Amino acid sequence: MTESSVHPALWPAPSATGAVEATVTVPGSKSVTNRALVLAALAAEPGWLRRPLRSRDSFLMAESLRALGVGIEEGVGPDGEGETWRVIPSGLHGPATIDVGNAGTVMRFLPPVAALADGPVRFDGDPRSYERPLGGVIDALRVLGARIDDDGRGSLPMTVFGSGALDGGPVEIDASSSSQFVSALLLSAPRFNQGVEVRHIGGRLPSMPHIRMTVDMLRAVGAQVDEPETGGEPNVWRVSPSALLGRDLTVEPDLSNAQPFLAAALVTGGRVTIPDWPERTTQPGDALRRIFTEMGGSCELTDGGLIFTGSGRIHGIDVDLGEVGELTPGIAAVAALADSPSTLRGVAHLRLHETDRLAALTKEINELGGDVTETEDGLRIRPRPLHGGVFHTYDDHRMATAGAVIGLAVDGVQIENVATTAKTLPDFPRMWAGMLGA
Ligand SMILES: O=C(O)C1=C[C@@H](OP(=O)(O)O)[C@@H](O)[C@H](O)C1
Ligand SMILES: C=C(OP(=O)(O)O)C(=O)O
Repeated sequence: MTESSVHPALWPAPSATGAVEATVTVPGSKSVTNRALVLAALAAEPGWLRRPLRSRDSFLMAESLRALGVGIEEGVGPDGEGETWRVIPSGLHGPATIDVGNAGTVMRFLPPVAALADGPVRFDGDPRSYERPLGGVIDALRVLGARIDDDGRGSLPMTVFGSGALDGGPVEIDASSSSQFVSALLLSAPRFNQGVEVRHIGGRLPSMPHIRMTVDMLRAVGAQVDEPETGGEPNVWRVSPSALLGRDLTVEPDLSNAQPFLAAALVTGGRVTIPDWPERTTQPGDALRRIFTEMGGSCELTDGGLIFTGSGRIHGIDVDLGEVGELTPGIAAVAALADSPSTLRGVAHLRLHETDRLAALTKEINELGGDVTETEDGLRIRPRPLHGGVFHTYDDHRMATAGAVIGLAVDGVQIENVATTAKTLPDFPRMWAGMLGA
């Protein structure tokens, strides 16, 4: 019996037969789409989202907002071009039930929205969502005036008893386990009676570009935000109460989901073009231009997009990924194929992502013959010749795409549950085959 007949959910990761040459159009950013949905739902007038990400995480966000009474209509844009969502804000109503799946953005960004609804809102999700940190958001909302029943767990499942309004005001929060705590409070704050002043008081705050994205997107819909990077106090963000504008926003491609395709150019010594790569962006995936260049590639930002070219050599890297943690699985995959060791640092909080990513990467790469060790805050990767085998994904989209990158260079890698890429990139297997010219 072959392995794949024992495990019907195994996807044979295609190996590359030569240098990849492809143009890959990447769907919209998860982080931008889900912020835009929340802001549009809280606005004083309807808005449009063009080229939104259509994936499990964004559908969960849209369904949750619909459950609260927000209108979200799928269709073509005002000029008849492309996929567009029209968001029609309304009063936010409970009782409602919200399924967060395993979406950090849904489980963190929506409790403050639910506190503004006029009835109870029950939050539940995948088993893993019970383990992901949420206590900071729950405690902060209580300080700001919300009533929440979490049975003392500090995590899901829970019920937010919305009373139609929230006082807001100053609050201290330890967001060292997830930047999404800060983003969550800021996104809804224009609708709090007193706005909010969020003061981060814990250890290092991860994923700063994602907080910048929150601030930029709030400002783009008319909110007034004071923050550390434009002269404010360190670790303090203030949002004033105000009405939000409905906007016509085109969502940028998801640069973190561009990662496996760029990695393919690096691993095969090929060339991949990603159209519509933004010239300026808050997405952490933009750091790939620097990181993958240091690992052996070169890139050029042109009118046609980002052209990334591999040299045929892959170098190890010593890098702090605290700002761009979601890039870690893809970087680890490339590092396992490099010509020298790598140290990935600053990402202890990845133990609380979709899965414990440090443990998962260590185990799966080592089971293919690799030599990865976990450190206190990251991974040490010593490249070794790898062999085929099953690469488990632990319901983590980025584990699946990381395994596919290794599979390009190693025969016989089989990805268990590649369908988990549906969290942010449902079409991944077809896009991967298309890139390889299959
Ligand atoms: O706000 C966001 O859109 C995100 C913030 C980051 O979360 P953490 O700060 O929890 O790592 C990132 O890893 C996640 O993929 C998306
Ligand atoms: C950490 C991630 O997702 P989430 O939004 O669920 O936190 C991720 O996409 O890498």
